[in-house]
Amino acid sequence: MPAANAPRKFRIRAPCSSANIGPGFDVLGMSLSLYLTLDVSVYQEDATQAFEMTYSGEGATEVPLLPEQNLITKIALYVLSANGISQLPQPLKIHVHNPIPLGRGLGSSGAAVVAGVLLGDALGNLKNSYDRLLDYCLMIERHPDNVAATLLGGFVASYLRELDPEATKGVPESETFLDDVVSKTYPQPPVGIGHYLRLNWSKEIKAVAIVPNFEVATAKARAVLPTTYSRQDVIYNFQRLAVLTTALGKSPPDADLIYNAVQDRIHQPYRKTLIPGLPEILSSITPAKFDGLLGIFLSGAGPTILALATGNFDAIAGAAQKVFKEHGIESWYKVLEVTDGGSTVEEL
Ligand SMILES: Nc1ncnc2c1ncn2[C@@H]1O[C@H](COP(=O)(O)OP(=O)(O)O)[C@@H](O)[C@H]1O
Ligand SMILES: N[C@@H](CCOP(=O)(O)O)C(=O)O
Repeated sequence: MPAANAPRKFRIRAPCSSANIGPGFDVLGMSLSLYLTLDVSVYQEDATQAFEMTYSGEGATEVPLLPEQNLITKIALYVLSANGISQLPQPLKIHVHNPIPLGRGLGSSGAAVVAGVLLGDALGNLKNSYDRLLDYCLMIERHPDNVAATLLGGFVASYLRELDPEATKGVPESETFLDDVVSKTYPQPPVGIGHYLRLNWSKEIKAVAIVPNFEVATAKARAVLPTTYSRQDVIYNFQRLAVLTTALGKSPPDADLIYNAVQDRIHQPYRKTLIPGLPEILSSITPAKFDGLLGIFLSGAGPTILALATGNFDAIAGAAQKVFKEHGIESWYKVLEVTDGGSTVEEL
């Protein structure tokens, strides 16, 4: 039994994600086995500092650690404010460990958003359902693919409900939503914004993430996309997307079906301007040349490349790294699993 004055301690884990999976722009996402972790201690009394945040891993030199500046605590403050609580409980200590590289297309911001929403929920003892937590996440990151996969876990398809303009009156744009969070009072988010379905994932399929040493901010990679598309291109993606949602759950996986189903005309062709080597990587690494390869595409908004494969991981990753190197870009790679579960809060 913990002593009467023992701090409440809990741990939040949020997996990274890869969104789009080829043709599923803003629709598909999967959670991958690299976890943002928050170790949280809420003290009853006698802590030397009212608030202390420490941070290790990716972003350690750049991420701000003040509660009104840090993305995770800003989001927790938003969730608390929407529930009538104006500040973080004090004294409070948070250690963040982040192995997810920032701005690389592996959903570091989605993981931070989910972790922040779970932090606010846990600190306020709000006990929201996961469906309701998703509503909070979607007020901040308004494409559902990353946050749905990170929160719920697995291979997830999602869409946003068209919102009644009345229900969103006075709700700021996502970019400005968290500005001045400490001095604002937020309304509760509309109920049921995000809708999702967890799809089957064939366990023998692994995800090889090849991560180049440069960042592409998601906002910048969205800004290069056109505002309208031809009927031909939309149909091209719909056809592949429909097949892909089931093809990735079939065992044994059909390489020819999957390779063709991950082709895309909605986002990758436009993002090649931001990612040197992308066209060569996508066209030269094929199942005909690499046994075990099922599909290869941009992870999220890039610049990470994701290869789905049942084996031959080092050779596949090496071929992509070689192309990056020819463009003067160093890279690293990691073989990841699609996780069964999503984000968790564990009382310690
Ligand atoms: N653990 C974190 N703590 C604080 N901020 C974070 C964290 N992870 C990501 N971010 C913020 O999100 C930005 C990256 O988001 P984004 O451009 O969407 O790329 P990604 O593909 O990694 O999600 C970072 O530059 C940083 O501002
Ligand atoms: N559908 C979004 C996904 C962005 O993912 P991220 O991991 O790059 O933040 C997009 O393609 O813009």
